[in-house]
Amino acid sequence: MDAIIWENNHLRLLDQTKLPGSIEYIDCDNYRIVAEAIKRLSVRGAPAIGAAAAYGLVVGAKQIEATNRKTFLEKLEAISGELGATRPTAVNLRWALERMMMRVSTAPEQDINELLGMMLEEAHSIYQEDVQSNRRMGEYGQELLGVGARILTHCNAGALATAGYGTALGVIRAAQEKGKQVSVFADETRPLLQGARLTSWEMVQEGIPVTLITDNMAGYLMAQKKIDCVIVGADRITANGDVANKIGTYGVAVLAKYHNIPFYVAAPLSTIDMCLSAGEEIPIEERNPQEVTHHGGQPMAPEGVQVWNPAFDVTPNSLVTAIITEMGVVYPAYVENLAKICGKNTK
Ligand SMILES: CSC[C@@H](O)[C@@H](O)C(=O)COP(=O)(O)O
Repeated sequence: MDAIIWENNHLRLLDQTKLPGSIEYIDCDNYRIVAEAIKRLSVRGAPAIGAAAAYGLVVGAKQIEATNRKTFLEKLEAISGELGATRPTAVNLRWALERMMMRVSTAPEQDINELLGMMLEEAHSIYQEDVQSNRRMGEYGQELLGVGARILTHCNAGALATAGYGTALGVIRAAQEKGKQVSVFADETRPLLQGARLTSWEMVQEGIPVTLITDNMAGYLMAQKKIDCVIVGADRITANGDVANKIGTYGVAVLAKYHNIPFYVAAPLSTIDMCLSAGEEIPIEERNPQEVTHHGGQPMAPEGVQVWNPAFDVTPNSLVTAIITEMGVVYPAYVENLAKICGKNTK
């Protein structure tokens, strides 16, 4: 199931808030619809947000009324700013928008139609390269998994969270394609249930054995020796290997360390932010309290209760066994080893 579709010069985004109940696409003929879809998590997952924003910028560019290149670029910069402000933690959003703006602003062409064509080409490249990166991550990552491996994952780092195939779930898919007969435990991932709604849905579709658990069951599951490794995705990885990912990931990493279970992070280079040296510098998105107090429109907590709802947490590098990228598997020491694969000035 494609989360992002560009066809007939038109952008459609799968509304992931409706899954698994129904499959509905959002028609995006205005960049503000794309911005809203990112904000409300209709499209979500770091690489998918990046690719959707790249196409969103193309949609916005088509809306611009400008007769010269200078005005066009000024208006485009403002649209990029709006799209970029939708979610603060996943660095792929900024990465994709900066790449799009760089391509168009450094091109010598004066004709706006030519610039539009160039932008669409770049958005397609971002999309296609992400699928290829996920495939390569899958190849490298599956080597870490033995036959019959039982894998715990958190949130959704699958095809839905990317341009296709997935990061953490891509590794699992690749192992399955090699005939390794792996199985998955999916944390439900409160409050928005990406694990229950999306990961278990993707695995069921794929025919990969999956068992859904609530988040508070992971420790007992590990104590029962039913998990061989943990694999999660990432929203941003800093130069020292600290990992921001869906809230609850840090707790899973601590549990894995205690139980001597490898904790792997699968993420493309577009998720690695070499501008930040450590996890405490990552902006962590705080979301609407209603996501915690309500479910399916029904209250689950007393009215007026105080709520804290950070969407992500940071797992320190000391808990990360390895980071699986499209360039290979990176082990500690992360400062040196990430710099080697990213170069100092990736972003
Ligand atoms: C390949 S996606 C990795 C992460 O982006 C994923 O686990 C996650 O945290 C997504 O959060 P979300 O808030 O659903 O966008």
